[in-house]
Amino acid sequence: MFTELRSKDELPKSILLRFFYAGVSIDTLSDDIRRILVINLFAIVGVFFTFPLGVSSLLQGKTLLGLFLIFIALLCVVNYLILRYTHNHILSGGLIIYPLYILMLYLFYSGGVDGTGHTWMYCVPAIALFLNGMKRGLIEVGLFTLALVFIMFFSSAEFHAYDYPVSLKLRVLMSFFVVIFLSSIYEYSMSRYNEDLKDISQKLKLAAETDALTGLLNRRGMQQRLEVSTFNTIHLLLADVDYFKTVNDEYGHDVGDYVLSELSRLITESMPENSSASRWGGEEFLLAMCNVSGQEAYEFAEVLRKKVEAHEFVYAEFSFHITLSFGVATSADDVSLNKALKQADNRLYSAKRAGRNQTCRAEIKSPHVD
Ligand SMILES: Nc1nc2c(ncn2[C@@H]2O[C@H](COP(=O)(O)OP(=O)(O)OP(=O)(O)O)[C@@H](O)[C@H]2O)c(=O)[nH]1
Repeated sequence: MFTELRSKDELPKSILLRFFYAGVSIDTLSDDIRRILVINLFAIVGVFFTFPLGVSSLLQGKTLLGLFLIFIALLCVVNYLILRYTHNHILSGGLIIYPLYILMLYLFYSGGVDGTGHTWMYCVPAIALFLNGMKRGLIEVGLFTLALVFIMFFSSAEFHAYDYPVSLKLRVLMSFFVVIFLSSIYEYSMSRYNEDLKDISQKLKLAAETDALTGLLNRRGMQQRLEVSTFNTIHLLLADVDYFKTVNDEYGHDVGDYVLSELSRLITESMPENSSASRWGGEEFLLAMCNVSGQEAYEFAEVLRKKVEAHEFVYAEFSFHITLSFGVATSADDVSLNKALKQADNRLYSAKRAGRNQTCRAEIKSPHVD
């Protein structure tokens, strides 16, 4: 899912970044990477806070609290290593938040060092909402608050040894609600912002890969699809409208545009599964077919060619027919995509030279048609 930082980035700044981002490449920042950074920073801060506090608690004779804090410090270190080697921020988030709930409740219950335990719990809402999202985060923080209310008003916890007045307990609770509220607003706006960002980036990606006139993949979209294809054998059918210039010249550019859109519709409705169609250039279409034999790909080109030949194009007062020429080639283990594209182009040229409105699938030196 993520790529490691490259070795040429081994400068002091990059080493620091590698440390903070747990080794994840930050060439493109995503929500996952943001989470890794925050969890990692939390783990680092966690070690620096909980370890000294743990030692101090042990020295003050608060053995259970001290051991617990040191355990949390160790957990933060382990968490960093897990994040560093697996980049699994969901697991790491769980390792942070659940021990944190327990630690905070224990600090509250026991009063912590000199009754200061409750001062630490304000970090809980922000972390819970960040790690678990609004819905689950609010449910967990709600349960956490209920536990606080129970400890404060309905238990005989050590907390009561410090004799806090009811007004203080109520203010602790109210200020905790304020932190929950502010954290919720922040988390809500951040997640909305991230959703909008994802949405925009998907739309941009789609626009970058789609031809605006026909709605088919454009050249770049088709190239990307071909590059990531898992099929070993891909048949390439390169089609070009015959004498398209005369359509523009005789009927106008708008009619030319209509022909390209109508052609795309005819192509799209004919395409079988595991195939893609694209507008490769002006009046050129590249179709890619997988999971079929070379003969079947050739026959498909012929069916489509005859379908277009028989189709009546009607626009305003104009009514006319057009034809397509095809060059067909196959990319396989021993023929690269580029080579197959070149062959398809040469064969299309052969089909044109041989008189147009035909499909050429053989490498020829002199005009030859199937
Ligand atoms: N209307 C319209 N015309 C386009 C578009 N893209 C390219 N063309 C036109 O397509 C025509 C292609 O002409 P040529 O390359 O001479 O090819 P042709 O007339 O089809 O002739 P052959 O391919 O040799 O059969 C040019 O007139 C371009 O202006 C487009 O998006 N819309």
